[in-house]
Amino acid sequence: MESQTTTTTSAPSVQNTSGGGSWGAFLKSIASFNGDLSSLTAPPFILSPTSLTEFSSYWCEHPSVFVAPSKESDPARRALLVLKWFLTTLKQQYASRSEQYGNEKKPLNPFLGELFLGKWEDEAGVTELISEQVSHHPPATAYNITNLSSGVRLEGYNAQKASFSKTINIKQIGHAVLTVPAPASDRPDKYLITLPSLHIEGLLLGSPFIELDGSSWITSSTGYTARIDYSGRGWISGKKNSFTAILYPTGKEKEVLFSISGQWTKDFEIHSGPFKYNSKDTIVDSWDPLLSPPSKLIVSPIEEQHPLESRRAWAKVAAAITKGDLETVSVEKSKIENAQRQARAKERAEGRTWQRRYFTAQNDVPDPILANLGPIVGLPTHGDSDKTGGLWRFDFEKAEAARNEPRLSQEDAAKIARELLGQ
Ligand SMILES: CC(C)CCC[C@@H](C)[C@H]1CC[C@H]2[C@@H]3[C@@H](O)C=C4C[C@@H](O)CC[C@]4(C)[C@H]3CC[C@]12C
Repeated sequence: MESQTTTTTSAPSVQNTSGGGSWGAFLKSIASFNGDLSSLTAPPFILSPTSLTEFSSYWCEHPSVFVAPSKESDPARRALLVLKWFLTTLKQQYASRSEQYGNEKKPLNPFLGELFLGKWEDEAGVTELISEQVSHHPPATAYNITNLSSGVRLEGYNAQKASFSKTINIKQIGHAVLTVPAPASDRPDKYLITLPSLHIEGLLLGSPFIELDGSSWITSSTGYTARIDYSGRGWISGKKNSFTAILYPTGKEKEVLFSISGQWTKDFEIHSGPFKYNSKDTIVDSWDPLLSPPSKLIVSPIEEQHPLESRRAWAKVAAAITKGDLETVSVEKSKIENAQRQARAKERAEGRTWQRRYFTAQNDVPDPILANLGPIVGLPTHGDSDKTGGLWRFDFEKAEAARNEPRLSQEDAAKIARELLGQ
Protein backbone atom coordinates (compact mmCIF):
# COMPACT_ATOMS: atom_id res chain seq x y z
CA MET A 1 0.00 0.00 0.00
CA GLU A 2 1.26 3.51 -0.83
CA SER A 3 2.93 5.02 2.22
CA GLN A 4 1.72 8.61 1.61
CA THR A 5 -1.42 8.78 3.65
CA THR A 6 -2.02 12.35 4.68
CA THR A 7 -4.63 14.47 2.93
CA THR A 8 -2.91 17.78 3.41
CA THR A 9 0.40 17.11 1.70
CA SER A 10 0.87 17.49 -2.01
CA ALA A 11 1.22 14.52 -4.33
CA PRO A 12 4.36 12.39 -4.37
CA SER A 13 6.53 12.58 -7.44
CA VAL A 14 5.77 10.08 -10.16
CA GLN A 15 9.17 8.40 -9.71
CA ASN A 16 8.67 7.45 -6.09
CA THR A 17 5.30 5.83 -6.61
CA SER A 18 5.15 2.22 -7.59
CA GLY A 19 3.14 -0.83 -6.66
CA GLY A 20 -0.52 -1.10 -5.64
CA GLY A 21 -2.20 2.16 -4.68
CA SER A 22 0.61 4.20 -6.23
CA TRP A 23 0.16 7.12 -8.60
CA GLY A 24 1.66 5.09 -11.44
CA ALA A 25 -0.84 2.28 -10.91
CA PHE A 26 -3.64 4.84 -10.69
CA LEU A 27 -2.61 6.39 -14.02
CA LYS A 28 -2.65 2.96 -15.61
CA SER A 29 -6.11 2.23 -14.22
CA ILE A 30 -7.66 5.46 -15.48
CA ALA A 31 -6.38 4.86 -19.00
CA SER A 32 -8.83 1.98 -19.22
CA PHE A 33 -11.63 3.05 -16.90
CA ASN A 34 -15.28 2.86 -17.88
CA GLY A 35 -16.33 6.45 -17.31
CA ASP A 36 -17.74 5.86 -13.85
CA LEU A 37 -15.76 8.25 -11.66
CA SER A 38 -16.99 6.58 -8.51
CA SER A 39 -15.32 3.31 -9.57
CA LEU A 40 -11.82 4.85 -9.65
CA THR A 41 -9.58 3.53 -6.90
CA ALA A 42 -7.42 6.50 -6.09
CA PRO A 43 -4.23 6.43 -4.04
CA PRO A 44 -4.58 7.62 -0.44
CA PHE A 45 -3.15 11.11 -0.82
CA ILE A 46 -5.80 11.93 -3.38
CA LEU A 47 -8.78 10.98 -1.19
CA SER A 48 -10.87 13.81 0.17
CA PRO A 49 -12.85 13.53 3.41
CA THR A 50 -15.62 15.64 1.82
CA SER A 51 -18.63 14.21 0.03
CA LEU A 52 -19.85 15.52 -3.33
CA THR A 53 -23.15 16.56 -1.70
CA GLU A 54 -21.20 19.37 -0.03
CA PHE A 55 -20.14 20.79 -3.39
CA SER A 56 -23.61 22.35 -3.85
CA SER A 57 -22.60 24.99 -1.32
CA TYR A 58 -20.06 26.40 -3.78
CA TRP A 59 -22.93 28.07 -5.60
CA CYS A 60 -23.45 30.58 -2.85
CA GLU A 61 -20.24 31.41 -1.07
CA HIS A 62 -20.94 35.11 -1.61
CA PRO A 63 -24.63 35.51 -0.72
CA SER A 64 -24.61 39.27 -1.35
CA VAL A 65 -23.46 38.65 -4.96
CA PHE A 66 -26.13 35.95 -5.26
CA VAL A 67 -28.93 38.37 -4.27
CA ALA A 68 -27.56 41.47 -6.06
CA PRO A 69 -29.67 40.97 -9.24
CA SER A 70 -32.89 41.27 -7.20
CA LYS A 71 -32.00 44.90 -6.41
CA GLU A 72 -31.43 45.96 -10.02
CA SER A 73 -34.38 47.37 -11.97
CA ASP A 74 -32.86 47.19 -15.48
CA PRO A 75 -33.31 43.66 -16.93
CA ALA A 76 -30.07 43.74 -18.97
CA ARG A 77 -28.07 44.77 -15.91
CA ARG A 78 -29.89 42.11 -13.87
CA ALA A 79 -28.77 39.51 -16.38
CA LEU A 80 -25.25 40.94 -16.10
CA LEU A 81 -25.31 40.60 -12.30
CA VAL A 82 -26.45 37.00 -12.69
CA LEU A 83 -23.51 36.38 -15.03
CA LYS A 84 -21.17 38.09 -12.56
CA TRP A 85 -22.47 35.91 -9.69
CA PHE A 86 -22.04 32.75 -11.79
CA LEU A 87 -18.43 33.67 -12.60
CA THR A 88 -17.63 34.34 -8.94
CA THR A 89 -18.72 30.80 -8.02
CA LEU A 90 -16.21 29.11 -10.36
CA LYS A 91 -13.18 29.56 -8.13
CA GLN A 92 -14.84 27.76 -5.21
CA GLN A 93 -16.42 25.10 -7.41
CA TYR A 94 -13.34 24.12 -9.32
CA ALA A 95 -10.20 25.36 -7.58
CA SER A 96 -10.85 25.45 -3.84
CA ARG A 97 -9.56 21.92 -3.15
CA SER A 98 -6.32 22.50 -5.08
CA GLU A 99 -5.87 25.78 -3.25
CA GLN A 100 -6.57 24.17 0.12
CA TYR A 101 -4.62 20.93 -0.29
CA GLY A 102 -2.16 21.65 -3.10
CA ASN A 103 -3.96 19.32 -5.52
CA GLU A 104 -7.45 18.23 -6.55
CA LYS A 105 -8.91 15.37 -4.52
CA LYS A 106 -11.36 12.58 -5.12
CA PRO A 107 -14.49 13.35 -3.11
CA LEU A 108 -16.54 10.75 -1.26
CA ASN A 109 -19.27 9.21 -3.42
CA PRO A 110 -22.57 10.11 -1.82
CA PHE A 111 -25.06 7.36 -1.00
CA LEU A 112 -28.68 7.63 -2.12
CA GLY A 113 -30.57 9.92 0.24
CA GLU A 114 -27.44 11.59 1.61
CA LEU A 115 -28.16 15.14 2.72
CA PHE A 116 -26.08 18.24 3.20
CA LEU A 117 -27.90 21.08 4.92
CA GLY A 118 -26.60 24.46 5.95
CA LYS A 119 -27.17 28.19 5.93
CA TRP A 120 -25.31 31.43 5.54
CA GLU A 121 -26.10 34.36 7.81
CA ASP A 122 -24.57 37.62 6.73
CA GLU A 123 -25.38 41.06 5.29
CA ALA A 124 -27.60 39.36 2.68
CA GLY A 125 -29.76 37.88 5.47
CA VAL A 126 -30.32 34.15 5.84
CA THR A 127 -29.66 31.90 2.85
CA GLU A 128 -30.58 28.23 3.19
CA LEU A 129 -28.92 25.31 1.44
CA ILE A 130 -30.45 21.89 0.84
CA SER A 131 -28.42 19.32 -1.06
CA GLU A 132 -29.54 15.73 -1.56
CA GLN A 133 -28.18 12.73 -3.39
CA VAL A 134 -31.22 11.92 -5.48
CA SER A 135 -29.79 9.11 -7.57
CA HIS A 136 -27.05 6.55 -7.05
CA HIS A 137 -27.03 4.78 -10.43
CA PRO A 138 -26.27 7.11 -12.15
CA PRO A 139 -24.98 9.31 -9.31
CA ALA A 140 -26.77 12.68 -9.25
CA THR A 141 -26.98 15.46 -6.68
CA ALA A 142 -29.80 17.99 -6.49
CA TYR A 143 -29.77 21.26 -4.58
CA ASN A 144 -31.92 24.20 -3.62
CA ILE A 145 -30.53 27.45 -2.26
CA THR A 146 -32.92 30.19 -1.11
CA ASN A 147 -32.17 33.62 0.20
CA LEU A 148 -35.07 34.25 2.58
CA SER A 149 -35.00 38.08 2.47
CA SER A 150 -34.97 38.54 -1.31
CA GLY A 151 -36.55 35.30 -2.51
CA VAL A 152 -33.64 34.67 -4.89
CA ARG A 153 -33.53 30.90 -5.35
CA LEU A 154 -31.27 28.50 -7.19
CA GLU A 155 -32.21 24.92 -7.87
CA GLY A 156 -30.50 22.35 -9.98
CA TYR A 157 -29.04 18.90 -10.29
CA ASN A 158 -25.97 17.42 -11.81
CA ALA A 159 -24.21 14.23 -12.70
CA GLN A 160 -20.84 13.74 -14.35
CA LYS A 161 -19.85 11.68 -17.33
CA ALA A 162 -16.15 11.00 -17.61
CA SER A 163 -14.00 9.79 -20.46
CA PHE A 164 -10.31 9.33 -20.92
CA SER A 165 -8.34 10.82 -23.77
CA LYS A 166 -4.87 12.07 -22.74
CA THR A 167 -6.46 12.98 -19.39
CA ILE A 168 -9.74 12.61 -17.48
CA ASN A 169 -12.39 14.68 -19.26
CA ILE A 170 -15.62 15.35 -17.43
CA LYS A 171 -18.87 16.46 -18.97
CA GLN A 172 -21.40 17.79 -16.53
CA ILE A 173 -24.95 16.67 -17.11
CA GLY A 174 -27.78 18.68 -15.61
CA HIS A 175 -28.50 22.36 -15.25
CA ALA A 176 -29.47 25.02 -12.72
CA VAL A 177 -32.38 27.43 -12.64
CA LEU A 178 -32.07 30.76 -10.87
CA THR A 179 -35.24 32.59 -9.87
CA VAL A 180 -34.84 36.32 -9.28
CA PRO A 181 -37.78 38.39 -8.04
CA ALA A 182 -37.37 41.58 -10.07
CA PRO A 183 -38.10 45.02 -8.61
CA ALA A 184 -41.56 46.34 -9.64
CA SER A 185 -42.54 43.15 -11.39
CA ASP A 186 -44.85 40.43 -10.15
CA ARG A 187 -43.24 37.83 -12.40
CA PRO A 188 -39.76 36.74 -11.28
CA ASP A 189 -36.99 36.32 -13.86
CA LYS A 190 -35.86 32.79 -14.60
CA TYR A 191 -32.31 32.05 -15.68
CA LEU A 192 -31.40 28.68 -17.14
CA ILE A 193 -27.76 27.87 -16.49
CA THR A 194 -25.68 25.18 -18.20
CA LEU A 195 -22.60 23.67 -16.59
CA PRO A 196 -19.08 23.77 -18.04
CA SER A 197 -17.01 20.77 -19.04
CA LEU A 198 -13.75 20.22 -17.26
CA HIS A 199 -10.65 18.12 -17.44
CA ILE A 200 -7.90 17.25 -15.06
CA GLU A 201 -4.45 18.72 -15.60
CA GLY A 202 -1.21 17.82 -13.87
CA LEU A 203 -2.03 14.10 -13.82
CA LEU A 204 1.35 12.94 -15.06
CA LEU A 205 3.13 15.12 -12.53
CA GLY A 206 1.01 13.71 -9.71
CA SER A 207 -0.56 17.05 -8.78
CA PRO A 208 -3.99 17.12 -10.43
CA PHE A 209 -5.99 20.29 -10.76
CA ILE A 210 -9.08 21.29 -12.69
CA GLU A 211 -9.23 23.28 -15.89
CA LEU A 212 -12.53 24.29 -17.48
CA ASP A 213 -13.05 23.99 -21.21
CA GLY A 214 -15.59 24.62 -23.93
CA SER A 215 -18.45 27.03 -23.33
CA SER A 216 -21.40 27.35 -21.00
CA TRP A 217 -24.53 29.50 -21.20
CA ILE A 218 -27.02 31.41 -19.11
CA THR A 219 -30.26 32.45 -20.77
CA SER A 220 -33.07 34.42 -19.20
CA SER A 221 -36.83 34.67 -19.46
CA THR A 222 -36.22 38.41 -19.93
CA GLY A 223 -34.52 37.88 -23.29
CA TYR A 224 -30.79 37.98 -22.55
CA THR A 225 -28.17 35.30 -23.02
CA ALA A 226 -24.62 35.01 -21.78
CA ARG A 227 -21.97 32.80 -23.32
CA ILE A 228 -18.86 31.98 -21.36
CA ASP A 229 -15.83 30.55 -23.20
CA TYR A 230 -13.19 28.83 -21.11
CA SER A 231 -9.58 28.44 -22.10
CA GLY A 232 -6.78 26.92 -20.08
CA ARG A 233 -4.18 28.66 -22.17
CA GLY A 234 -5.86 32.06 -22.15
CA TRP A 235 -6.36 33.49 -25.64
CA ILE A 236 -5.54 36.99 -24.53
CA SER A 237 -3.39 36.64 -21.45
CA GLY A 238 -1.83 33.18 -21.93
CA LYS A 239 -2.78 32.47 -18.30
CA LYS A 240 -4.48 29.35 -16.93
CA ASN A 241 -8.16 29.43 -15.85
CA SER A 242 -8.88 32.13 -18.43
CA PHE A 243 -12.32 32.91 -19.76
CA THR A 244 -14.17 35.48 -21.79
CA ALA A 245 -17.90 36.08 -21.51
CA ILE A 246 -20.41 38.12 -23.46
CA LEU A 247 -23.97 39.15 -22.71
CA TYR A 248 -26.31 39.85 -25.63
CA PRO A 249 -30.03 40.01 -26.42
CA THR A 250 -31.04 36.40 -27.05
CA GLY A 251 -30.54 35.45 -30.70
CA LYS A 252 -28.35 38.50 -31.44
CA GLU A 253 -24.89 37.34 -30.47
CA LYS A 254 -23.24 40.12 -32.47
CA GLU A 255 -24.95 42.82 -30.37
CA VAL A 256 -22.70 42.46 -27.34
CA LEU A 257 -24.02 44.53 -24.43
CA PHE A 258 -21.33 43.61 -21.93
CA SER A 259 -18.13 41.60 -22.09
CA ILE A 260 -15.94 40.16 -19.40
CA SER A 261 -12.51 38.66 -19.45
CA GLY A 262 -10.12 37.44 -16.83
CA GLN A 263 -9.25 34.38 -14.81
CA TRP A 264 -12.01 32.58 -12.95
CA THR A 265 -9.59 31.89 -10.10
CA LYS A 266 -8.51 35.49 -9.90
CA ASP A 267 -9.92 38.84 -10.89
CA PHE A 268 -11.94 39.94 -13.88
CA GLU A 269 -13.25 43.14 -15.43
CA ILE A 270 -16.69 43.82 -16.85
CA HIS A 271 -16.85 46.09 -19.90
CA SER A 272 -19.78 47.71 -21.60
CA GLY A 273 -19.95 46.62 -25.24
CA PRO A 274 -17.57 44.18 -26.94
CA PHE A 275 -14.24 43.53 -25.29
CA LYS A 276 -11.42 45.88 -26.23
CA TYR A 277 -7.96 44.84 -25.15
CA ASN A 278 -6.43 47.24 -22.60
CA SER A 279 -9.40 49.61 -22.68
CA LYS A 280 -9.98 51.02 -19.21
CA ASP A 281 -12.72 53.51 -20.10
CA THR A 282 -15.31 50.81 -20.85
CA ILE A 283 -14.97 49.10 -17.45
CA VAL A 284 -18.29 49.16 -15.58
CA ASP A 285 -17.57 46.66 -12.80
CA SER A 286 -14.93 44.22 -11.63
CA TRP A 287 -14.38 41.32 -9.26
CA ASP A 288 -11.40 40.39 -7.17
CA PRO A 289 -11.90 37.38 -4.89
CA LEU A 290 -9.15 38.62 -2.59
CA LEU A 291 -11.32 41.63 -1.74
CA SER A 292 -14.41 39.50 -0.96
CA PRO A 293 -13.71 36.45 1.16
CA PRO A 294 -16.44 33.78 1.11
CA SER A 295 -19.19 33.87 3.72
CA LYS A 296 -18.97 30.96 6.17
CA LEU A 297 -21.54 28.20 5.79
CA ILE A 298 -23.17 27.25 9.08
CA VAL A 299 -23.74 23.51 9.49
CA SER A 300 -25.36 21.97 12.60
CA PRO A 301 -23.07 20.18 15.03
CA ILE A 302 -22.75 16.53 14.01
CA GLU A 303 -24.70 15.19 17.01
CA GLU A 304 -27.69 17.39 16.07
CA GLN A 305 -27.68 16.34 12.41
CA HIS A 306 -30.05 13.85 10.79
CA PRO A 307 -28.29 10.46 10.52
CA LEU A 308 -28.28 10.78 6.71
CA GLU A 309 -26.55 14.16 6.79
CA SER A 310 -23.23 13.91 5.09
CA ARG A 311 -20.80 14.90 7.82
CA ARG A 312 -22.54 12.69 10.39
CA ALA A 313 -22.86 9.68 8.09
CA TRP A 314 -19.25 9.86 6.84
CA ALA A 315 -17.71 11.01 10.15
CA LYS A 316 -15.70 7.82 10.74
CA VAL A 317 -14.52 7.57 7.13
CA ALA A 318 -13.57 11.25 7.05
CA ALA A 319 -11.65 11.01 10.33
CA ALA A 320 -9.80 7.94 9.06
CA ILE A 321 -8.91 9.68 5.76
CA THR A 322 -7.59 12.68 7.66
CA LYS A 323 -5.51 10.41 9.89
CA GLY A 324 -4.33 8.33 6.95
CA ASP A 325 -5.79 5.17 8.50
CA LEU A 326 -6.68 3.36 5.30
CA GLU A 327 -7.72 0.16 7.00
CA THR A 328 -10.49 2.02 8.84
CA VAL A 329 -11.39 3.99 5.69
CA SER A 330 -12.00 0.73 3.88
CA VAL A 331 -13.92 -0.92 6.77
CA GLU A 332 -16.18 2.07 7.41
CA LYS A 333 -16.83 2.75 3.71
CA SER A 334 -17.78 -0.89 3.18
CA LYS A 335 -20.28 -0.73 6.05
CA ILE A 336 -22.13 2.11 4.32
CA GLU A 337 -21.91 0.53 0.87
CA ASN A 338 -23.13 -2.88 2.07
CA ALA A 339 -25.99 -1.40 4.08
CA GLN A 340 -27.03 0.63 1.05
CA ARG A 341 -26.96 -2.46 -1.17
CA GLN A 342 -29.14 -4.30 1.34
CA ALA A 343 -31.54 -1.37 1.65
CA ARG A 344 -32.02 -1.30 -2.14
CA ALA A 345 -32.53 -5.08 -2.23
CA LYS A 346 -35.15 -4.79 0.53
CA GLU A 347 -36.94 -1.99 -1.33
CA ARG A 348 -37.00 -4.07 -4.50
CA ALA A 349 -38.35 -7.08 -2.63
CA GLU A 350 -41.08 -4.94 -1.06
CA GLY A 351 -41.93 -3.26 -4.37
CA ARG A 352 -41.08 0.27 -3.25
CA THR A 353 -38.46 2.87 -4.11
CA TRP A 354 -36.41 5.18 -1.94
CA GLN A 355 -38.38 8.33 -1.12
CA ARG A 356 -36.33 11.47 -1.72
CA ARG A 357 -36.70 13.91 1.16
CA TYR A 358 -36.67 17.24 -0.68
CA PHE A 359 -36.85 16.61 -4.44
CA THR A 360 -39.20 14.89 -6.86
CA ALA A 361 -38.45 13.59 -10.34
CA GLN A 362 -40.78 15.35 -12.77
CA ASN A 363 -40.25 12.99 -15.65
CA ASP A 364 -43.84 12.94 -16.90
CA VAL A 365 -44.70 16.62 -16.57
CA PRO A 366 -43.28 18.99 -19.22
CA ASP A 367 -40.93 21.44 -17.55
CA PRO A 368 -41.87 24.99 -18.62
CA ILE A 369 -38.37 26.43 -18.15
CA LEU A 370 -36.67 23.73 -20.18
CA ALA A 371 -39.43 23.92 -22.77
CA ASN A 372 -39.06 27.70 -23.19
CA LEU A 373 -35.38 28.31 -22.58
CA GLY A 374 -33.74 24.90 -23.13
CA PRO A 375 -33.49 25.14 -26.94
CA ILE A 376 -31.63 28.47 -26.66
CA VAL A 377 -28.75 26.87 -24.76
CA GLY A 378 -28.91 23.38 -26.26
CA LEU A 379 -30.53 21.66 -23.27
CA PRO A 380 -33.06 18.91 -24.03
CA THR A 381 -36.57 19.41 -22.67
CA HIS A 382 -36.32 16.10 -20.78
CA GLY A 383 -33.44 17.56 -18.76
CA ASP A 384 -31.20 14.53 -19.52
CA SER A 385 -33.29 12.62 -17.00
CA ASP A 386 -32.07 9.30 -18.43
CA LYS A 387 -28.53 10.22 -17.31
CA THR A 388 -29.41 11.75 -13.94
CA GLY A 389 -32.08 9.36 -12.67
CA GLY A 390 -34.76 12.01 -13.23
CA LEU A 391 -35.58 15.63 -13.99
CA TRP A 392 -35.23 16.75 -10.41
CA ARG A 393 -37.15 19.69 -9.02
CA PHE A 394 -37.32 21.00 -5.47
CA ASP A 395 -40.54 19.79 -3.83
CA PHE A 396 -41.89 22.52 -1.54
CA GLU A 397 -44.43 20.15 0.05
CA LYS A 398 -41.76 17.64 0.96
CA ALA A 399 -39.56 20.42 2.32
CA GLU A 400 -42.44 21.73 4.45
CA ALA A 401 -43.10 18.22 5.75
CA ALA A 402 -39.40 17.77 6.58
CA ARG A 403 -39.38 21.13 8.40
CA ASN A 404 -42.40 20.14 10.50
CA GLU A 405 -41.16 16.66 11.28
CA PRO A 406 -40.54 16.16 14.99
CA ARG A 407 -36.89 15.75 15.93
CA LEU A 408 -35.77 12.13 15.66
CA SER A 409 -35.43 10.31 18.95
CA GLN A 410 -31.99 8.86 19.65
CA GLU A 411 -33.43 5.36 19.12
CA ASP A 412 -34.90 6.26 15.72
CA ALA A 413 -31.68 7.95 14.62
CA ALA A 414 -29.71 4.87 15.67
CA LYS A 415 -32.14 2.62 13.76
CA ILE A 416 -31.70 4.68 10.55
CA ALA A 417 -27.91 4.65 10.95
CA ARG A 418 -27.96 0.89 11.50
CA GLU A 419 -30.30 0.01 8.66
CA LEU A 420 -29.10 2.43 6.01
CA LEU A 421 -25.46 2.96 6.92
CA GLY A 422 -24.50 -0.22 8.74
CA GLN A 423 -23.36 1.83 11.76
C1 LIG B 1 -8.24 13.99 -8.61
C2 LIG B 1 -8.64 12.99 -9.63
C3 LIG B 1 -7.50 12.23 -10.13
C4 LIG B 1 -9.75 12.06 -9.17
C5 LIG B 1 -11.06 12.40 -9.83
C6 LIG B 1 -11.88 13.33 -8.99
C7 LIG B 1 -13.16 13.77 -9.67
C8 LIG B 1 -14.21 12.70 -9.39
C9 LIG B 1 -13.58 15.13 -9.13
C10 LIG B 1 -12.48 16.17 -9.33
C11 LIG B 1 -13.15 17.52 -9.47
C12 LIG B 1 -14.60 17.26 -9.20
C13 LIG B 1 -15.64 18.27 -9.70
C14 LIG B 1 -15.37 19.64 -9.06
O1 LIG B 1 -14.31 20.33 -9.60
C15 LIG B 1 -16.53 20.55 -9.06
C16 LIG B 1 -17.77 20.20 -9.36
C17 LIG B 1 -18.81 21.26 -9.39
C18 LIG B 1 -20.00 20.88 -8.55
O2 LIG B 1 -21.00 21.87 -8.64
C19 LIG B 1 -20.51 19.53 -9.03
C20 LIG B 1 -19.44 18.47 -8.92
C21 LIG B 1 -18.15 18.81 -9.68
C22 LIG B 1 -18.38 18.69 -11.18
C23 LIG B 1 -17.02 17.80 -9.22
C24 LIG B 1 -17.28 16.37 -9.65
C25 LIG B 1 -16.19 15.41 -9.20
C26 LIG B 1 -14.83 15.85 -9.72
C27 LIG B 1 -14.83 15.77 -11.23
